[in-house]
Amino acid sequence: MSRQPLIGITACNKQIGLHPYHIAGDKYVRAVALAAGGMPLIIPALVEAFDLPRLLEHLDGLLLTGSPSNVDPHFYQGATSAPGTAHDPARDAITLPLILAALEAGVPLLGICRGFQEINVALGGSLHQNVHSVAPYQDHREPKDQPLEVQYAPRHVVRLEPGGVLSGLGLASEIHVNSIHAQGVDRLAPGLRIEARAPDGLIEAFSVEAARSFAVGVQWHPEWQVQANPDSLALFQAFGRACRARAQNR
Ligand SMILES: N[C@@H](CCC(=O)NCCCC(=O)O)C(=O)O
Repeated sequence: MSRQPLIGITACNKQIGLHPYHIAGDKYVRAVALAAGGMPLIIPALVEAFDLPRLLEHLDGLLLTGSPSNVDPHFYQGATSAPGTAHDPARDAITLPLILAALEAGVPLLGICRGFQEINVALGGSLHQNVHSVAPYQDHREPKDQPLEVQYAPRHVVRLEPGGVLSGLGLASEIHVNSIHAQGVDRLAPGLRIEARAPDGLIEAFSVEAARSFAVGVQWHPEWQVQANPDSLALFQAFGRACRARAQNR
């Protein structure tokens, strides 16, 4: 009988009231369990608690979640953030080296939104800190004053690049995606292959060219109501297959 893959999910370090917490959004945990078929394991943003290669020996996959916080621009030699920008130094301290260690160990990887941006930064790329103020890009932010159903409604299409990992999943050449981000890829890191772009040209998905397993990042949120969206489900199922293959081979 095949072993259920153990899939690590990155956490944010967030202050709630007087106390800091390690938290991961419910939609990511559910998507790992229900769409990828994995056993979700939230990884605290506490790098000093882990020997990362040893942690990865126990994992069959790694999901890098989205977050309202931004990667600190000093990791990509960007300008200091505007005052009031949300950062999460504890999360940066674990996710950036964890991505490199996961690729080194051949652990399947799926990065979503902040997680997608983290893969680009970890591999040497840079980010636009406010996509909406950079021509020719549109505003990719969600309408924050609206209910979640409206915030996460499909907002634009992305065009898949032929011959890539995503188009290999049998998706249409254009798919509709939601859009919940202010930042975006500026300089694409070496070794990343563009998988999809928005109509304004912004890079919306990539894969890691030399990866030994599934290693994909998407700027949109396929975890949102994943079971109701065939494209999102196909992406999580492909990630789950790669995680199951690692679980069986270990
Ligand atoms: N802060 C970054 C990344 C945006 C992002 O990941 N949004 C998701 C927020 C909700 C969630 O936790 O899923 C940016 O603005 O580009």
